[in-house]
Amino acid sequence: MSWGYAEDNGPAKWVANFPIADGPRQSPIDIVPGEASYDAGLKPLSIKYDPSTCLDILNNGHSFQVTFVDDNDSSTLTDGPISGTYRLKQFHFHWGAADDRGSEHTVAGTKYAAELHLVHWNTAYPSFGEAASKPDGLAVVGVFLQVGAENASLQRLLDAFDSIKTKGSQTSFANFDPSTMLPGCLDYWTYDGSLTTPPLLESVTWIVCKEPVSVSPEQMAKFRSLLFSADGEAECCMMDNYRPPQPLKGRPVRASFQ
Ligand SMILES: COc1ccc(/C(C)=C/C(=O)O)cc1
Ligand SMILES: [Zn+2]
Repeated sequence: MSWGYAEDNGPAKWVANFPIADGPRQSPIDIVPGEASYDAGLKPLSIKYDPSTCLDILNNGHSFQVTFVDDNDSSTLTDGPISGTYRLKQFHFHWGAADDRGSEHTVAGTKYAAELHLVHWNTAYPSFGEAASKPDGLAVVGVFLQVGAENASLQRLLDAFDSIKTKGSQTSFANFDPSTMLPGCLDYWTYDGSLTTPPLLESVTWIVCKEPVSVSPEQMAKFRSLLFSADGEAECCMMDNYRPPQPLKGRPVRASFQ
């Protein structure tokens, strides 16, 4: 039985095959703004994406993911809390079965309807796979989605869903600029954490944007029309594919803003 988000293979069960699930720097966390410390030394994020590096969109059975060509520095994240250059590898989302839940990080207990993760890897290492096992190997930018107005930038992703309805389906996806999904203000919280799905590697510098972006209820319904299940299997709607907050274990959370 492989891992998932159901009663019998969900987040509470992952520790059996991935003991790091109980490790010292697990993600996500509940971010408590009043307990975050403003760090004037934190730089603004520098995010430069080249839409021509966009490759394909796929349903991996846990989420849908858009993958990028990462053999050069066309799409990068620099500055912010990190040093060096991190290349965009992929982005994906987590969302709920209803609009009152779905994000992985929470803010003083507040759950958003969904959360976007833009996954980058440190070019100090030869590849994404190598970087994924290093304590400073990955940097993930998290953006909350709050139900409200329709988000035009997301619509192109949603329009591709008919081609990636079932687990393992994939289709080419070109010329998409992920920066169109970022909030206007790039104030952020940052802390040392992990992947939020198995293998739960403790290699992520998390950069969580304070400002959410909007998503309409109809667009959220479209997210939930994807399937966890493969073609020919009993249909299981892809929803509630989020890990709940994990113990902070003494980690500092810094804010780039006052
Ligand atoms: C080395 O295999 C990996 C599998 C998944 C991931 C990610 C990027 C997980 C997540 O988004 O939580 C990384 C590496
Ligand atoms: Zn994620």
